[in-house]
Amino acid sequence: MTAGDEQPRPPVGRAQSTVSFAATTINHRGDQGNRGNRSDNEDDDDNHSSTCSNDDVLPDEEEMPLVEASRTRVFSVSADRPITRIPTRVDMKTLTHKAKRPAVDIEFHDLTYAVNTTAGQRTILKGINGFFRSGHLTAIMGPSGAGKSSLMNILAGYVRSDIKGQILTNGHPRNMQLFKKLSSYIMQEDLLQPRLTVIESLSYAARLKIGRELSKEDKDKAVNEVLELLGVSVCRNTYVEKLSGGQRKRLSVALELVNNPPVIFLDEPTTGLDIVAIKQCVTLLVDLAKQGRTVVCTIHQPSSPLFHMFDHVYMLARGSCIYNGSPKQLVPFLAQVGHVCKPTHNPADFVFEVLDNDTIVDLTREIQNGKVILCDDLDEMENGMATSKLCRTDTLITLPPVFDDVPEVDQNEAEYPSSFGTQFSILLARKTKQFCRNTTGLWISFFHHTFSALLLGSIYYGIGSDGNRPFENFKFCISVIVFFVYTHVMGPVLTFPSEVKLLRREYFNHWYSLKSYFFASTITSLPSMVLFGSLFLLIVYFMSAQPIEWIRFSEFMAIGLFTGYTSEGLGVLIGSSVKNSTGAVMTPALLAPMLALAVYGMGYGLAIEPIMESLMATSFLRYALVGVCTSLFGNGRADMECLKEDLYCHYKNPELLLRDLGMSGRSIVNQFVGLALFGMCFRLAAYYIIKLRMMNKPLRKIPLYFKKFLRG
Ligand SMILES: Nc1ncnc2c1ncn2[C@@H]1O[C@H](COP(=O)(O)OP(=O)(O)OP(=O)(O)O)[C@@H](O)[C@H]1O
Repeated sequence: MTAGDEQPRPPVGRAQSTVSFAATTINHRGDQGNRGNRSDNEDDDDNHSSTCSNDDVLPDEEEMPLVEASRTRVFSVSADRPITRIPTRVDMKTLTHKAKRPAVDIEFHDLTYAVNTTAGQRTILKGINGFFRSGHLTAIMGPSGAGKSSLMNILAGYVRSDIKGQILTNGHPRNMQLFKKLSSYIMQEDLLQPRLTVIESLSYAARLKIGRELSKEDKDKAVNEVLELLGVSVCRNTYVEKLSGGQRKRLSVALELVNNPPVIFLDEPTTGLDIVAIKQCVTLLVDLAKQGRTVVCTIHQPSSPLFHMFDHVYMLARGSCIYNGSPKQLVPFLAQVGHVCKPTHNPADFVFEVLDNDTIVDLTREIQNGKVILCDDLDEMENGMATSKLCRTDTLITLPPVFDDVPEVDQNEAEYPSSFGTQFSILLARKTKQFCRNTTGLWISFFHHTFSALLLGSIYYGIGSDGNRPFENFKFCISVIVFFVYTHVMGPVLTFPSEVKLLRREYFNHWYSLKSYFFASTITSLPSMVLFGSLFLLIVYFMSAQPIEWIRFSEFMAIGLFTGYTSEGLGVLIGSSVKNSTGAVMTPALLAPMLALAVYGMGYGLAIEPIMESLMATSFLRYALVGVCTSLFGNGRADMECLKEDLYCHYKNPELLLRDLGMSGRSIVNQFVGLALFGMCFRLAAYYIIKLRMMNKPLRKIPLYFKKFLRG
């Protein structure tokens, strides 16, 4: 059975639930109480959220009952009443203008993840169990290679194949489509739009992620609240590329927080941050969890004070669970299996120091591979003596399904928060703004086109009407094509791989559809391509003294621009498939044979073999070259001038030149159609490759997917 076809757990007996749950309720309150006290005492001045008094932001009237509800209902035995939104604590700055979301508990049973490697099958997670509760900050810890990221990826839905076991949300089998709407995954790398300011980034995120659920005014208010909550309002007008590491991390969290997700996953959020920024980051996560969210992060060996900030610690070693419970219970638990941690020692370090094969087996057995949760006992804690208390996950309360309170909606409508048209227009505006702000890139493009045009114009100056120089004319046509191909293919090859990473974060977090992204990205580059491309073509056309005929000039321009568009499609295809270092090598290697095929038959056009004709048709450069040559020499062009009268002027008749190039009688419309088809195919292929990558499907299996597609 895979995680996709998870079966509901057998119903838990109510009497059993009630008895065991009483302990959990007390414990939960104890946790909250402790955390509340700790925040009050420990938080720094720069801790923007926890230090705020009750008066800072009060929840709106409508929310007051829910605040109460959070104290009594999150773990109440009454599973009948649905939790309709994330409960809000009143002792911290909070979100008042937010989308309504339910609280979500996540549990997993006998979770196994095995992958095929060259050395055979490898089991990365070995039948682990766990329960990550709303209102708690959970840290997944473990030595390198223990399986932390794998577990996080599986729980977030990023990895969905090769999994066995059950993943439940609020006690019910996880519905992936709905879960994606309720969860956000903040990846280790802060992938942000560099040329937007902080406020712009958040506004675009709010418009994409909230949709029509809130009015524009409420979205603006929500954005401002998130800015305040995360302490990034001081840099609201700073460009993202200028932010510090800590600010970037907070912005990454802020972007995912605008639509108030009840579940937040963070992969190593403290990596690369200094000690102050780490403290701020974890404090922020504590605060987010306090508001009722389920916050799960992976972390590498935190300091002792930091370790104790977590509500729940889940430790892995070699794919098995070795600890599952509160930080305070770790030391007594280790002592129970014969490892006594001195009071001066950081328990988070100690546990990994004592890990050997036998210890891993002992700890896994004691914690029953995660079936047991060690909680702090409130009464004992109040006397200053923590003792371990075993709470089994199979006795925990089953909360209502997460979507009980959501009205039935059309599945297509429900797919994304905003419609295709809205997504497209927002993405187009966002891309265009960033594109226009890249002034260095625009100037470079302007100089590149102008300088290349002047150079080409000088080399082929005045050759356009000279019948004595047919091969110069042909070389001119090749130069124009080569210019357009390399100019437009290399940009996406080098930039698209990093764009795909960024897209992965936003697409996975359900901001928009791939289609709207693709349309917007295709259209954004068009204006500059047309503007600079036309400038280039205008200069070379007149400097090389091509015929002053409006139709020829238009066809020449159009073929040049179409070549640019198709080449860009090829660049996008390569950029979406491989890394930019691979693309930089692969692109010229691909273009060289295409160019060879495009010019094949030069001088013996009438004798081109049929097999070669077919091969030449597979090179889009052939269509481009035939198009340019036909626009300049075809369509009944009059005889050219023969300036050197002493030479035999064989190619005075342009039709003869076309004949010897193998291009006689070609329709220019066909060349446009050929180029357009190649352009579309490149882009479609790029779209499907990106889609496979977004779904984490390996590209090496493309032939298999293709076979499946053909079989229908
Ligand atoms: N798709 C895969 N194919 C093969 N091996 C994999 C795959 N995914 C993960 N692994 C292996 O599984 C082990 C656990 O990986 P994972 O990234 O989950 O560990 P981790 O605890 O997050 O490590 P780190 O702290 O170093 O990031 C590693 O040895 C990794 O090489």
